[in-house]
Amino acid sequence: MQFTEVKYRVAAKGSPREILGGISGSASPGEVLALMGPSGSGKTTLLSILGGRAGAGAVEGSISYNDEPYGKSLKRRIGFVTQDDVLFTHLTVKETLTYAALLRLPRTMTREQKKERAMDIIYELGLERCQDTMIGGSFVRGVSGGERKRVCIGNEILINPSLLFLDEPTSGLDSTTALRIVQLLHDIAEDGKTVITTIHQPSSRLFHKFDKLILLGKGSLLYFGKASEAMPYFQSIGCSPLIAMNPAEFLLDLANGNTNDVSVPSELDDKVHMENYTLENNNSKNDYRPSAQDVHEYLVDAYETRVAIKEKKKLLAPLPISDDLKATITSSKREWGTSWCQQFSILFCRGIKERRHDYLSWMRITQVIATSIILGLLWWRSDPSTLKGLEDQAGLLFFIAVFWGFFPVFTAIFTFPQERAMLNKERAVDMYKLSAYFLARTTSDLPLDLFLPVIFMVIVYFMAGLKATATHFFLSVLTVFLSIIAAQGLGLAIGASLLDIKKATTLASVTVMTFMLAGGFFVKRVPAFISWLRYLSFNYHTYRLLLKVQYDPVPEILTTTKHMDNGATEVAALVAMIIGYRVLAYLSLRWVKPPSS
Ligand SMILES: Nc1ncnc2c1ncn2[C@@H]1O[C@H](COP(=O)(O)OP(=O)(O)OP(=O)(O)O)[C@@H](O)[C@H]1O
Repeated sequence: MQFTEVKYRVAAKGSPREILGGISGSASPGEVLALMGPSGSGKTTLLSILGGRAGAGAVEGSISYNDEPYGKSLKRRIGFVTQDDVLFTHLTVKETLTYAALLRLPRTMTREQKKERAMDIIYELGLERCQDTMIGGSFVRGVSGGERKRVCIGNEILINPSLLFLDEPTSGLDSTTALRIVQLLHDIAEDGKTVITTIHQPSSRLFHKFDKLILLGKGSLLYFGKASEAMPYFQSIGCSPLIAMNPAEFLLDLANGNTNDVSVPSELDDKVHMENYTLENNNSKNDYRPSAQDVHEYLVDAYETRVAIKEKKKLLAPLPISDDLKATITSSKREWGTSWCQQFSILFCRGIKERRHDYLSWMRITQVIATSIILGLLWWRSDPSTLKGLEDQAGLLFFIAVFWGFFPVFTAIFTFPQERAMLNKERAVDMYKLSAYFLARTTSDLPLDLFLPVIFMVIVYFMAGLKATATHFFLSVLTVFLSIIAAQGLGLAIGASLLDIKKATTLASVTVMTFMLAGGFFVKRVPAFISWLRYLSFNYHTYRLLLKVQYDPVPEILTTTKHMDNGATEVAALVAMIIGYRVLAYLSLRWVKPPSS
């Protein structure tokens, strides 16, 4: 790939700010290109632009991949490992790579071949010992940092990408693990791939593994060329270390404008006046160092005048490319790895595996069992034959309607905000259709969501002495199920439209409280101007259905003045909510842009 004069500007507080000022370079198949520079020099920005993931700023310059511009199908041939790559916490290493293989590898491969490819990657990356360990996260112990990085790389090399981009794959790792990862990148490149990686502070052993190097300083190019020729180049412009130094450390010092233990050229000495020097330690002339800004300007000038023009000429000469490759790269057709149904079933299984730990955690089970036992004891063998007993029992039915209207909203609300990063990442490489993800994600929770209410209902129903026939019990459970699915829809819609957990919980609390108050238990004779509110409340419809199941006809004292027929209106209202909220959630997910984090 080649890129010339890449510039990037963002609007900061109204005025444009230049992040990258004309960067040129290239990397060919078989090469590892390292992007180095101090923190904030623009490495990640450049990598993102080259990987087709530029942010909201304006990009100028030309970027070509084997002489062709970035195209849709190229997206599938690029692997991109970000700095804080997202992985599912509760999946094992093997599950993570297998699901990625099933979703990303082409349709021409069978399911078995895809699974084999995932296993090959596990062995290639030396992950066989931890293949059954959970990935883990902040609250769950899992694989080590180095293993996690290798899983992220594995996720991308699965698809055999022509171009692999990595943002700081070695940060936070010890030098041996870092070397292992860079050696791996080297091996991947030797297979005919182009690898471009940002790197923070490589050891000297690591530095020598790179074929090409781009050194950035404050968004400007200080060096582009072979990594092995970087030191001779800086020597040729009068900058060389005065003591034995790791070349990477020397280059970063220079890019930072720090010239301690570095000889500076006479041009820089002459150019800089005494007032531009910063005083260090004592007053002798030898202890004055050029300012960081002067060093930066000198290095940018030196590169521009001595190397840039020559290099740009080389870059602008097009590389030969076969017609077949050209056709693949320029084709704008989207290619999905699997059919819609397969995407749905893979995502469904992945969803269940990832979430079963949350749903079936002892904390949740204890919470539900404890609540149901307390309710059972409070309403122990309740008797609706007296007016007081009837009102008491209706209170229990209302509590059930509220409890199972409240709980699912607050679990579903986190679904999309939490998975936003993963969804963005996977959708960026066309792993699946949004509709397949949405349907799988919203249905994979159901079996788990409906498991706890059954336990709850069994305990409460029989302890409280509600109508003890199979039909009454099953109709009550069915009503609770409808309420849960409707409430879940509301949670999904709020989460998907706000994509921010704090805002979503605030809105959900207000909505759920309003629905609860409008539920027909506290105020039965609701003023006409506000009575429409209760028709939107799933608590209202659930409560009325539960009353209908227990007492037929429902005594007027328990319900509103509205005549209650066979319950079809309430069922229809709940079904309309189930569908309506989900459609709203889907549309929000499709159209709402995530807030910048
Ligand atoms: N969208 C943006 N809006 C405002 N500033 C931005 C934007 N994107 C990048 N920057 C700024 O551009 C500079 C370069 O950022 P970048 O993340 O590319 O640096 P980096 O070299 O990768 O740093 P590090 O090594 O610390 O990750 C930073 O000062 C950053 O704040």
